[in-house]
Amino acid sequence: MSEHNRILIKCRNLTKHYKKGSRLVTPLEGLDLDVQQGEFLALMGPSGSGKTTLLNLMAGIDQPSEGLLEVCGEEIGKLSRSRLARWRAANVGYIFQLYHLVPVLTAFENVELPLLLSNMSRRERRERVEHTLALVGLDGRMHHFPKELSGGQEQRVAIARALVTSPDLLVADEPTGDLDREAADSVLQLLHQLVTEYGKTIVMVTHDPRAAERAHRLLHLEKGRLLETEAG
Ligand SMILES: Nc1ncnc2c1ncn2[C@@H]1O[C@H](COP(=O)(O)OP(=O)(O)OP(=O)(O)O)[C@@H](O)[C@H]1O
Repeated sequence: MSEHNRILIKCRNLTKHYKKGSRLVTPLEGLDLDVQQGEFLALMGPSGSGKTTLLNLMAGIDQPSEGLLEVCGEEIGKLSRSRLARWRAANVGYIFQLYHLVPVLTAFENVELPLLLSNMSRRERRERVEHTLALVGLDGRMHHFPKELSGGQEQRVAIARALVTSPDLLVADEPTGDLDREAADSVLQLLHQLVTEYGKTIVMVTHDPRAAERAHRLLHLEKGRLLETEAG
């Protein structure tokens, strides 16, 4: 198999249970799925269908109750919490609906944050942050605070923060959910470019059919199960 069609995410019989009082909730049940490296995958489904649960499992934020979950060559379902945290820092960037930027830090400082844990020199960090902010089209806004930026620009800073450690996988939970149409289109175009030009793999949860259209593949979840697959 060539590098081009390497499977980056492999789920087999993936199942997640939570205890809610005396009840057992099962947001994901018996899910089988392969995601190729360089794929842009959209996940849709009604509220409570398990989309965020699946995204969090793929990103190593949560761990499955049953089944196999291999991501970026590692079986992450069985890693200890500390190894999982290290794996996540090296392999995954997370993009949130509401950006989650630190308000008292500039765009530059927000993007630099994930690098502070590495042993990179200050100069290396600066070069990396400047390069990444330029890549998302924000080289002129590096020293602005989040409140001085538009929603679309804030999301670009958040995307730069997710990208700055060079992860193979980006997961995005409703990345355009809080943006107007124009800003949403521009963020989607950027995500598409990250896949086509930089070889990133993106899994995106969305309620927006126009956002889903930009993906290569659309999956529907319903009550924790996969319904159908469509070409994008
Ligand atoms: N940590 C948790 N503890 C208990 N139950 C949980 C937990 N996380 C998720 N659930 C439950 O799992 C189900 C699926 O939740 P999930 O957030 O994955 O759905 P979703 O499809 O992303 O919904 P939405 O579109 O509203 O964000 C819900 O019933 C939720 O209450």
